Amino acid sequence: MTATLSVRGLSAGYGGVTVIHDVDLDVDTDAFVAVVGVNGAGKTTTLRAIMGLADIFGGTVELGGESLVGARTSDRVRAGLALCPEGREVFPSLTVEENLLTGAIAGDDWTGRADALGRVYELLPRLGERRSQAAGTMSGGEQQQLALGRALMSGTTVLLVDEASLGLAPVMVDWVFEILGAIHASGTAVMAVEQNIRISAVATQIVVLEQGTVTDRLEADEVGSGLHEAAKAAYFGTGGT
Ligand SMILES: Nc1ncnc2c1ncn2[C@@H]1O[C@H](COP(=O)(O)OP(=O)(O)OP(=O)(O)O)[C@@H](O)[C@H]1O
Repeated sequence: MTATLSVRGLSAGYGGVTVIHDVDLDVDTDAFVAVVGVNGAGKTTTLRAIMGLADIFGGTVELGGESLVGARTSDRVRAGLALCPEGREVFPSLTVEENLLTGAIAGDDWTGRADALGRVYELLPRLGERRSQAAGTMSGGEQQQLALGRALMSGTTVLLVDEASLGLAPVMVDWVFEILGAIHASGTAVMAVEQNIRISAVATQIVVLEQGTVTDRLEADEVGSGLHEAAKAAYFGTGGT
């Protein structure tokens, strides 16, 4: 299977400080890769580095065989990457539809924007029902769905998701993970960083990140008890005991 997003030897951080070291990651066109790790493992920094939002100290990022080294974040979005950030960052006083439109590519004509809205509403019908509601009046789970929809407005081929489960009640976590599964099933490759092990229900591959380094990888057919060992290791640094 072709790796649509290919990361090799990526080292990145902030200022002069390296946070992630020599990270290799592949996201195939039909993959849902979950990157699991504890607080501070470097999950957010990995996503930010792929988007060109952290300082890059070495390594390469390719999308569809094209190098993104040195590319601006806006060009990475045009190429097909999009980031759904930690904490959702919706605009509370704007409506659902206005929030979604902020995710469209600047300069796209109205037809392009309307098409993108139509695709998002088809995939995430709750957003269509609430299109005129102020985003700040929605539940946390609904706001997470909105943040995901906004990230899909730019013709996204690989969706990067930062801790979609953060701050949600367990029932909402499962709902949001089901939405991620639906996005993946619709043909968008997904790479989601998570602390919540329940992402295993929808992911096809698990990558464990510890102290800025990839320490384990599991394919979907190894998921099950193997996943839980890896997840435990990521949580507790115990090697799965
Ligand atoms: N803007 C920044 N400037 C300096 N250091 C940062 C910055 N953002 C993160 N760091 C540091 O980088 C390290 C990794 O942080 P990162 O947010 O990537 O981890 P994480 O795995 O996403 O953690 P969390 O689950 O808490 O979000 C931490 O030591 C953090 O303090």
